[in-house]
Amino acid sequence: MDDTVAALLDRLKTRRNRWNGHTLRAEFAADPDRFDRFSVAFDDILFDYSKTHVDAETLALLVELAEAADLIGWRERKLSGDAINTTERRAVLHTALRDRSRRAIHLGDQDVAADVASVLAHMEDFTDAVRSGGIRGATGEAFTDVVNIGIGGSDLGPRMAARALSPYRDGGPRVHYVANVDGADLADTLATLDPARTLFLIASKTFTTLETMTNAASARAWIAGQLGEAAVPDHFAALSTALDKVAAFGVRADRTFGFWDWVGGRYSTWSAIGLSLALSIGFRNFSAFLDGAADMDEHFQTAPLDRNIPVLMGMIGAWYRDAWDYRTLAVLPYDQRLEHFPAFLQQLDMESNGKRVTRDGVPVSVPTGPIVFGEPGTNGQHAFYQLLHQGTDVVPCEFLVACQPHETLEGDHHAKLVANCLAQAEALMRGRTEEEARAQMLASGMSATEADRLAPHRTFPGDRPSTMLMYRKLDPRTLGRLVALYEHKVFVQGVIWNINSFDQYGVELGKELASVLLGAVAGGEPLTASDGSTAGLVARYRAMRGEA
Ligand SMILES: O=P(O)(O)OC[C@H]1O[C@H](O)[C@H](O)[C@@H](O)[C@@H]1O
Repeated sequence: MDDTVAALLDRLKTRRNRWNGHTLRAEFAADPDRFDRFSVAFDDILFDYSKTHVDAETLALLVELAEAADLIGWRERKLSGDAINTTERRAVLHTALRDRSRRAIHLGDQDVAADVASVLAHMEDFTDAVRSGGIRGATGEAFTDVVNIGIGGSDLGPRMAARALSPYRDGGPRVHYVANVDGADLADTLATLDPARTLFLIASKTFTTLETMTNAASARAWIAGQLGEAAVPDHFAALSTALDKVAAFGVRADRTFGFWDWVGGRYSTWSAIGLSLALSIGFRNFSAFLDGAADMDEHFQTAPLDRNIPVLMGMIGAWYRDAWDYRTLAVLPYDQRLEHFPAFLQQLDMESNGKRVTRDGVPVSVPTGPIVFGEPGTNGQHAFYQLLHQGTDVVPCEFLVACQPHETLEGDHHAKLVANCLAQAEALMRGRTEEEARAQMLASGMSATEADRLAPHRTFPGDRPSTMLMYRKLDPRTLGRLVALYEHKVFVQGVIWNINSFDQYGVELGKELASVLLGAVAGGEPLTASDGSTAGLVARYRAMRGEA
C-alpha cells in the first residue's frame, strides 16, 4: 500500500477517536442540518448517510484517501479497457455493455461497441420472437417457460433481476433458475414443466462449470426422452464466451449468444447472460435496465467525489472496515422483490474483494471485504435483528426502500413497510438508555424491582450505523441504477485496498479437490492424498449407501 494511503488510513483511525463518548444521537441533536449535509440525491435515488459516523472532516479525509489511492486514474483505466484485471491480464469492460454513447474501445482487433451492439440486436430479435410465438418448440407450441441453467454470475444476476422486475412480465414466459448440482434443483423444476413448451438457456461463461454442464446434460436427456433427439436444437440456447464448446454440445449457431472474456461472471447480467431477464420482461424493459446502469456509470464518472453515491458508499464501507474494524455488512431491502439482492451482492462483493494480497502479491496491511448478508425487511426483523440491536458485534446496515409500490391492495401495506424500515434505522442509531428503559417500564405500571431487573435486558446501546437508499419505484431503470451503483462501490473499495477485484482464485481449490474425491465417492477408488477426516467421511458415506 502506498505510504500516503497508509498515512491517511492512520489519520482516519485517529479520527474515529472523536466518537469516544460521543454519539450520532448527540450529533443529530446538535446539528439540525445533518440530514441535508450528509445525504445526496441522484435523480430518483436518495442516499442518506447521515446515520453514519461521518462528519465534514472525516468526509474530507475519505475524499483525500480516494484521491491518494488514484481512484480517478483507476476509473479511467477501467473504462478505457486497460487490463486492470492484472492476474488474468484482462480488461474489465462491463460498462461497455450498457454504454449508449458507444464510446470507441478497441481491444486488439476487437471493436467492443460493435460487438456489443450485434449481440444485443440478436437478443432483441430472439426475445421478440419467443415472446410473440414466432419461435416455437419442436411440436409447434409456443414457449411458456424458460429455464436458465447456470451458477454464480451466470445465475444470481438474472435470477435477482427477473424476480425484482416480475411486475413487468406482461405476458412473457415464466422464468426458472436451476443452479445447484444437487439433482433436487433440476428435478423439482422439471416436475412443474411441459417439455413441449419449455426453452432451456445454458448460461456459462466458460461452458465447463461442473454444475451447469451436469444440469445441462440432464435437461438435454429430458427433452430427448420426452420429445425425441431431433427436438433438442429447438429447445436449447446457450449464453457463453466458449463458442466451440457450445457447438460441441449441439446448440445451433443462431441460438448461441456470445460475450467476451472482459465481462466478469459477476458483472455479466448486462450481457447475453441477461437473456432470461430479457425474455421475462421484454427487450424494451431490458433496455431500460441497461439505460439505468448507464445513468449510474455517468454519475460515477462525473459527479464530484464527495457527491458521488458509489464513491461515498465505498468510502464509508472502507471507513467502517478499516478504522472501526467492523467485519460484516447487512443489506436490508424493504422491498420483497429484492429478495435475491443480498445473495447477488454476496457474490459481487465477497468474490471481488475477499482478497488477502495486493495487486503486487504481498499481504494486505488492512482488512479487506466485509462478510455480506441480508434478507428483505420486514422478515429479517423477526429473525436476526435481535443481534443487530443488542449483540456484541456492531453490524453496519444498508437499507433500501421504494417510495411507490406496484400493488394496489386494500390496506396500508406500503406505509407499514416504510414505517418499519425507517424505524429500524432510527432504533439502531438512537438506542435506548437504561434510564429510558426503566422509566418506560415504570410508566407502564411495573414495580421498581421488576423494572430494575429487566432494565439491562431492555437497554439498546444505539449508535449503530446505517445508510438508506430510497428510490421512487423498483422499475427496470432504477434497478439498473442500483446494481451499477453496487458494482462501482465494490470497485472503489478494491482501489482503496489495492487489490484485484476481478479474479476469484479462492473458488478453485475446493473445485480441484472435488474432482479428486469424485472417483472415491462415486466409484470407491482408493484415496491416496486425503486427510483422516475426509477419508473417514468417504468411508462412512459409502457404508451408509451399502457400497463399502
Ligand atoms: O459462467 P461460468 O463459467 O459457468 O462460471 C460460473 C461461476 O463459477 C465460478 O466458480 C466463479 O466463482 C464465478 O465467478 C462464476 O460466475
